[in-house]
Amino acid sequence: MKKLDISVIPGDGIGKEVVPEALRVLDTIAKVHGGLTLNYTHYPWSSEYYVEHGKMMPDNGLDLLSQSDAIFLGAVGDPSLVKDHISLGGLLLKIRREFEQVINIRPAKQIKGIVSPLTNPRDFDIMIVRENSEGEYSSSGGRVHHGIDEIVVQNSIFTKKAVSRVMEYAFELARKRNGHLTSATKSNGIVHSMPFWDDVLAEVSQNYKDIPTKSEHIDALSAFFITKPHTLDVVVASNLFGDILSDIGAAIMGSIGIAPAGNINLNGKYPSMFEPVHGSAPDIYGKGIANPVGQIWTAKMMLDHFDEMEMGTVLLHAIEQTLQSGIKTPDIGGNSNTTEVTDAIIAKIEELA
Ligand SMILES: NC(=O)C1=CN([C@@H]2O[C@H](COP(=O)(O)OP(=O)(O)OC[C@H]3O[C@@H](n4cnc5c(N)ncnc54)[C@H](O)[C@@H]3O)[C@@H](O)[C@H]2O)C=CC1
Ligand SMILES: CC(=O)C(=O)O
Ligand SMILES: [K+]
Ligand SMILES: [Mn+2]
Repeated sequence: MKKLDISVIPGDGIGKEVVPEALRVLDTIAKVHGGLTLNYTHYPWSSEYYVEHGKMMPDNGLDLLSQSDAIFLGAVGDPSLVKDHISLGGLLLKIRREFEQVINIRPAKQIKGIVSPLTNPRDFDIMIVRENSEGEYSSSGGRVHHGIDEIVVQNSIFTKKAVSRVMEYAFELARKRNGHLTSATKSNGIVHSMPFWDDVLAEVSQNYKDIPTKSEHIDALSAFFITKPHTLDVVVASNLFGDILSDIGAAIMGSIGIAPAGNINLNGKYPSMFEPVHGSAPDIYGKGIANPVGQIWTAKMMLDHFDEMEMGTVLLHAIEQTLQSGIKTPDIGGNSNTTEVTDAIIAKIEELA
């Protein structure tokens, strides 16, 4: 019997709606698998927790999480209660950084049953590999003086170690997919860090001469995600560029509500964290119509991470067949609610397994 201890953090907004649904799906997977036990430990850390305790998680929060095999998170952020840089900084980004989850992988590919907003999407299948520990999302900087004299400095941090690491990961993935690599740059405008990024790419690519590689400026690349996504395969990007590209990737799939992601720790010292690309969606929270597919597909990524590929495949088929049967939430043109979609996916898993 394989046993996995999962820390569960629904977080804010629709995270609280889609995480319990995805756990029902995971329970079904464990049941049909027969040799897999999933133990959940639930943590209520969120913006509401902050209002009560003055912090996003307790002081020993990271210690508690470090005891699990993986973290399954919904979304963080409720700007009506706590400013976003405090809430995300004190929980989501803290975990990514402290647990050295240095890579963020975010697939964007056509799945059956969802119509892309593109007129001619072709059969795109992109994997965004985002640097997840530094870059533009750094706490280096500050604000001094007040009023008209106020000065703000926000530093981007790019280290040889992290940049070469994310590129190696992306090259390895491209090799595994028999694909090619596109690097997102902006060396025509950001004159220190991005030429450095390009230099590291050139250096690392020496070890991957079999992988076709090119570099595109982020502005043009953003357009290519819309005009010719089928020409892209693995895309390696800095923290900010990868964040933006992955929302575009989600949009061309059909909705940000279906896109999954994994924050991967490579050195085995800490657990990896799985969470969908989307945020807490305050505009639809409480209506019961959040698309659960992003969180459920994220569960598949977590199963894949633990080499439960077969179960992951069953799960993706169940998602696709459910959507193809027309059971979907309003963001992708349906009129089912969160629970109805999840129920249908669960029934499909039981049928397929
Ligand atoms: N990783 C995380 O936890 C993230 C957290 N956030 C936080 O979430 C809050 C809201 O941010 P936004 O910029 O509005 O981004 P968002 O991703 O929460 O929402 C953007 C749009 O997509 C829709 N949407 C998102 N997920 C959906 C789903 N599962 N089903 C149907 N529709 C869905 C929303 O209704 C909204 O119209 C903020 O506090 C923000 O900082 C934002 C992005 C990522
Ligand atoms: C914070 C955010 O938007 C993301 O990680 O996707
Ligand atoms: K999220
Ligand atoms: Mn984002």
